[in-house]
Amino acid sequence: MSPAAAAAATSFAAGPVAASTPITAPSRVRVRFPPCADPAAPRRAVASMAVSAPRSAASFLERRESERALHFVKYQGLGNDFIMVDNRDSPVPKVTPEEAAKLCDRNFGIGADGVIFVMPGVNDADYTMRIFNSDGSEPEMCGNGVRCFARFIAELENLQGTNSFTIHTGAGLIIPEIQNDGQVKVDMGEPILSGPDIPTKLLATKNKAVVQAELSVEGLTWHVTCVSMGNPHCVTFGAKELKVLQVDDLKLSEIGPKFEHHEMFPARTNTEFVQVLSRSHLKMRVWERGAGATLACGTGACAVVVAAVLEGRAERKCVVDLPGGPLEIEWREDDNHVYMTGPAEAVFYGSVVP
Ligand SMILES: N[C@@H](CCC[C@H](N)C(=O)O)C(=O)O
Repeated sequence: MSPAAAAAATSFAAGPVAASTPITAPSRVRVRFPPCADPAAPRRAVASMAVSAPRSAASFLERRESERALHFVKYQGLGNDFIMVDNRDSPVPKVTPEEAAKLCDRNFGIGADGVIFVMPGVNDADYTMRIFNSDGSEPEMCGNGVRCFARFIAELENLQGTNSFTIHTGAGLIIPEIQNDGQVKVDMGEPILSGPDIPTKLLATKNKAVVQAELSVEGLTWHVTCVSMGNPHCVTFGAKELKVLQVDDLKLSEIGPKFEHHEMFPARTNTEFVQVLSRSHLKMRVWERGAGATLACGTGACAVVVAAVLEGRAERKCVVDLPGGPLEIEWREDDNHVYMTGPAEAVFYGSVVP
């Protein structure tokens, strides 16, 4: 450890994770900095619940002190954060939806937007991804989660450089590719535009798609375009009564649930509120089904670009600014697939008895 890192390393009484009764019963958490080639680069702390910190997340996961302990690695993609579980030895998730909701609690648990399981592949896919939202519900897909999933596999399998995997999800086959710079580019497949398949009860307005349909929420008539990226999204660029939608001014926690539970969305919905900065630059905030306001939503950013193209507001290739940072999204004309590129990284690892 460098002198600067050593000076920055601190020990403090264990926080929320320890409060969830870790089996190794550490009384302290050590915050340490991983080795870094460039000493001038900003350094990110790695908190380990183990008293003597292992050298890597993979070696930590190999330590099976107890049958009951759940070993996890916390990842984030633009601040959309997940508890990643190595579930490669079983097709049954190691925690129940109820346990997942407890683990995701930011005061009484580890704190996360969801729990993601790396499982054995089916239908010739390399792996299967399952995810529980922070309320315990199970969505079909997660864009930021799949980038974290790819980086977690690389860590588990000790892979370096560029790598690509096929991942079976509730939204079909998803193919992430880790690039040389560490970013992950994901083939997110084709958007689904037919109302009943999204699902929404809103009627089609353009061919079979629900584009700029009117939806009444909180006394305003919103114009919404509905897109499924395997999971349902309702995208709005504004309401009839609003001159311009300023996404920073929205009271998301008040209006978000009204969209999520609207009768027009039988499976509930994720909702994206969008401002067009230019034809290739969009800004959005999201209210996620089962997770509330998050700092980023990968499937949401994909849905936003598809909706913007359908509404004639943007080009097929855009940068989408989310509260947690930007994503590059392209809806290709030749194969009709949506491609998403962005970061994902491990932030800390630990163990807990769920
Ligand atoms: N944050 C995710 C989406 C996670 C699932 C979503 N909450 C749902 O229920 O559909 C993403 O990055 O796509």
